[in-house]
Parts: sequence; structure tokens; C-alpha cells
Amino acid sequence: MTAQILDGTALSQTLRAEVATRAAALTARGRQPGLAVILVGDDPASAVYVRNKVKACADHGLHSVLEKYEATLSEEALLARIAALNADPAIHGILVQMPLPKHIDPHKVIEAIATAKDVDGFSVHSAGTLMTGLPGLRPATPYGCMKLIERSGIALKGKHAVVIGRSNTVGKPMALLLLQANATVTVCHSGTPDLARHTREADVVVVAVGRRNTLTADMVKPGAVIVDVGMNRNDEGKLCGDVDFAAVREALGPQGFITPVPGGVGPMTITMLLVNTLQAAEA
Ligand SMILES: Nc1nc2c(c(=O)[nH]1)N[C@@H](CN(C=O)c1ccc(C(=O)N[C@@H](CCC(=O)O)C(=O)O)cc1)CN2
Repeated sequence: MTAQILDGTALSQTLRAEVATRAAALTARGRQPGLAVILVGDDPASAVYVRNKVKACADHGLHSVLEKYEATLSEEALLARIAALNADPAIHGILVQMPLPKHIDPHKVIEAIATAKDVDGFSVHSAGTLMTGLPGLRPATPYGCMKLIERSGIALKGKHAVVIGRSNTVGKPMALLLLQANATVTVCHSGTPDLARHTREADVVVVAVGRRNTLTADMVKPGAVIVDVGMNRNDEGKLCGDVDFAAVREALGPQGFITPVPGGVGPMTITMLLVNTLQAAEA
């Protein structure tokens, strides 16, 4: 028997239905939640993600605007657009799709977004609220990972969680969210010697590295929970995560849990963006 699947597509359906109900109630009170999505450049994957975000808004009763700009857009012009959206009362959330072209400083752009509208949760203020445990908007991907774990009835209190990766958008916020849920957290990264020594001891492993086969069957404990944030292509060009899925699923046994790629964390990222936009509109 192999590990159970943590199904991000199915959970997304449930959570998005809840968003639609709450959005309809807000709209009836004259405050339809509104999201502005900004795309700069012609990265094909980013174009798909922003299209999916706008469609998810339309399908669940949120208002959205998509602003697309050439890769040559100046940083100054982008900051001016953000300032205008900050002042727009119909817009409760603003996101700038990452990555940005090289000549634009992502930190400057993120910090230009009004704190209350930072639905990506990437700003220094949002990071500070997460760090201190104050209410605030949480980055969608780690927030989605937490929902996948919690809504599957997996208790985190007292568990040992290992996060592989230390990015500002996934690894670090993930570690803080797990800590807040009373897990004991280890953060591993490219400078960690003997990664397997840590993962073999872990009850929960979150892998956010961006390299396939980072976690293999010999690196996990039976019964563990594995959350795969990676999005890579294998030799056949098929989408895959950072985990050697089939072999790790087998090694975990029937008490274990694992997220697939696709259909795990990815759909949850867009779902939690809707949740954040709703939260910003409700605030
Ligand atoms: N401003 C932001 N930029 C980026 C973010 C973000 O949260 N905010 N995250 C990623 C990209 N991303 C959302 O923007 C994203 C990535 C993947 C998926 C997803 O649904 N993946 C599917 C597979 C899709 C496919 O077939 O290609 C899955 O895993 O099932 C959604 C959103 C970087 N930029």
C-alpha cells in the first residue's frame, strides 16, 4: 500500500466554493472584492498563471483587471501604475507577477504596493506580521501548503518538520507557518551537509528547491507527510516536482501523505490568492 494523496485540486474546489459564498455576501453589501494583476513581459508560464488567476476571479464572483505591459516598461512607469491602483477603491488586492524583467527591482515594486492590498504577502510589512504572529496576508504558496496539511486532519503540534529551501516567498514563510502551528522546524538549504540525515528524521518534509529528485525514497521515514512545491520538467518534458514521486510514495507506506505535481500545491497557490483578496476586501 502506498501513501495517501494530498489533493490540491479537490481541496481548491471546496475552498473556492467558500470564497464564492463570502464574495457574494460582500458584493450584496456593495463591496465586490477586486484584484489587479500586473504582468510585465512575455514569459509564457507567467502568462498562463495570470490568465488562470483572472479566470478564477471571474468564476468565483471576484472582480479583476489584468494589466499587461511590454518587457521594456520602465520601473518608474510600473511604480506609477501601482500608485494609481493603491488609490482605486474598487481594487482590494494588487499583485505583480514574478519574475520581472531584470531592469526592474522586485523589492521596490513589492514595497510600492499598499500594505492592505499586498495579497501576495511578499512585502516587508506582511513578512513582519507573519514573523510576529500578528494578523496579516500570508504568501499564497506556503499558506496553501498549510491548508493542505491542516484540512487533511494532520496534526502538526509536536511534529518535526523539515523545510528544504530558504526563499523569501516559500521556504522562510513556510518555516514560520509551521512554527506557528507548534511544529519543531528545521530549515535545510544548498549549504546543508547530509540533507538525508535531517529528512529521515522528519514527520513532515516541505521541498521547495526547484530541482527534480531532490527528495528520493531513501530519504524519507515511513508515515511521513511530503509536500512538494517544485515545478520542473523531466526528460520527456513532463511537469514534475522536486520529489521522486512514485518511489517516495511507495516508501512512505499507507500511513504517509504526499502531494502530486501537478494537482498538489500549484492549484492551492491560486486558491489562497482568492482567499487573500477576499480577506483584503473584508478588512
Ligand atoms: N506574484 C507572484 N508571482 C509568482 C507566484 C506568486 O504566488 N505570486 N508564484 C509562482 C507562479 N504561480 C503563481 O503565480 C503558480 C504556479 C503554478 C500554479 C499551478 O497551478 N500549477 C499547476 C500546473 C500548471 C501547469 O500545468 O503548468 C499544478 O501544480 O498543478 C499556479 C500558480 C511564481 N510567480
